Parts: sequence; C-alpha cells; structure tokens
Amino acid sequence: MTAPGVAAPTGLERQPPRLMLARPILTMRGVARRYGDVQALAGVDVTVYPGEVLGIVGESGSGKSTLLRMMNLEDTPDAGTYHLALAGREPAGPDGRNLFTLDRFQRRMLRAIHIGIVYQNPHLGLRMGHTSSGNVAERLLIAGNRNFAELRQRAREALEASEFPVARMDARPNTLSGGMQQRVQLAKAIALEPAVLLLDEPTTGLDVSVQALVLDTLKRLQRDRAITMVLVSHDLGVIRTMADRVMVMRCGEVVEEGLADQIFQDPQHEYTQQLVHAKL
Ligand SMILES: Nc1ncnc2c1ncn2[C@@H]1O[C@H](COP(=O)(O)OP(=O)(O)OP(=O)(O)O)[C@@H](O)[C@H]1O
Repeated sequence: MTAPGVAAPTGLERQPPRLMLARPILTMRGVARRYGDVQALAGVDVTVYPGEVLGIVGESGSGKSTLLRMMNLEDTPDAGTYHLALAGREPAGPDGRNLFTLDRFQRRMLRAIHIGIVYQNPHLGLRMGHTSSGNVAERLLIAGNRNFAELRQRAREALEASEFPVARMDARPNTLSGGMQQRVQLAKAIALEPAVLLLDEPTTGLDVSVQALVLDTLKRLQRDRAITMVLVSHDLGVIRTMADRVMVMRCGEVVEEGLADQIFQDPQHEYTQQLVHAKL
C-alpha cells in the first residue's frame, strides 16, 4: 500500500539509468561553428548511449539548438566529427564515416531514415497543408514503402503510439491544437524507429497541463521502446523529468556533464549551481 502523502506509482517514474554499458550510439567530437562574430559552438564533445535520454540545458544563446541542428545534419560545422552506430540497421549507414563529410543526398537519406526530430515550432516539422496521416506516411515513403494500405496502417500505428486521437488522422495539422501538432511531429519522427530521436524544446509554448501529457507520452515511448533521445530545453523541470544524463551548455561550451541526479543534487560548476538554485 502506498504511504499517505506519497503518490501512487504511475509506471512512468524515471527508471534507473540504463547507461554506459553498451557502445555509444552517437559520438561527436570537437564540433565548432561560428556565425559572423558569434562562436555558437566552441569545440563540443557529445556521447549518447543506446536507450538513454540525454538532456541539454543552458540559457538562451548557449548553442543548444545549433548543436541539435548539427546532430540532424541540417548545418555543417567549421570543425568536428560525428558518428552514429548504425550497425545492423537497414539500409546500412555509411560505415565508420564522419557524417559531416556526407554529400547533401546522403545526409538527406540518413536524416530521413535514421534520425527523428521534433521541433518546438511545428511549422518546421510538418506540412500544414497535408493531412496528419499524410505527414507521417511521407516519412515511410522515403524509406521505399509504396503500398497505400500499408502506409496508412503504419502511419496510424505511429500516431497511436504518439497518443494522437486517430479519429483525427485525416485532419490537417493547422486545424489541430498545439499538443496534437507535437504528437503528429512525434509520430513522424518515430515512424521509422530512428537510431536517435532529437527533441528541440518539444513542449515549450504548450499549456502546462498539455505539456505534462506530452511528456508522459515521451516517457512511455522511451520506456516501452527504449528510444535513444536527445532533449534540448531551457526548462530544468522538463530536463529533470526526462533525462538520465544532463549536459550543461554556456556560450557554446559544455561546462558540466553528469548523471541527472548528480547535476540536480550536487552541481559542481558555478553556472550549473546558479541554474539549479534559480529553479528551486
Ligand atoms: N543561422 C544563424 N545565423 C547567425 N547566428 C546564429 C545562427 N544560428 C544561431 N546563431 C547564434 O548562435 C548562438 C547560439 O544560438 P542557439 O540558437 O544555438 O542557442 P540556444 O541555446 O538554442 O538558444 P535558445 O534557447 O534561445 O534557442 C546565438 O548567439 C545565436 O544568435
């Protein structure tokens, strides 16, 4: 029986970290990017292990979104390397190559098949004039699936997994609520079971109650499918709810990195201490 005052388990509590036993799935080294006078990234290293949620936190302008864009191969850095472990996945990824050296077509294919992304702004991730199911199916089409009934069924399954109300799967995203739009983005992102799911402020701008529901969906997906996630947020509450490990960024650099519990309970860097104490 649950003790008085203690919330009954929902099954979505954070599990003990499933970390660092396996080979990393994502490795970046020395990633640097300058825009004019701004050094957006100043030689950043990132390691992500299979099945974990890496949270990236930092103040506005610290380089979080730039780093995520690099992971999604949307931008090319001035320096650095990027590897994804895609062994055993079909179609096979470029073996051992620095992904930053791929040409535009190769990048597009890799991104379409092996990397999922949910943007804060759904206009970046969805075609507002297409149906929600069509948005998800488009992703499956890229992977070579041409059977209409099958495409529709798989799109439906991805929408269901994202806890989207499938009765509305033929509605256009611009007729849906913000929370539903994020669920369509999520369905599109997970439809092909990506090696890594990138989340750029996925719940920022949603009502608090909707935010909590979308985070619950993400946690459920993470628990049931062990999806590897990289979550960028300026909201420490979101990071604390979701992340196994946390990377703290400031002015294009990683100032601290560690297990989420350690970062929140015993932050070492002065900047992290300020962030954590400002939140408490
Ligand atoms: N395409 C671009 N052109 C010029 N400057 C850019 C570009 N992208 C990012 N920057 C600059 O790089 C720095 C890092 O930006 P970035 O968006 O990565 O930060 P962030 O931590 O994600 O901030 P926010 O939480 O406000 O989104 C900022 O100073 C930003 O103005």
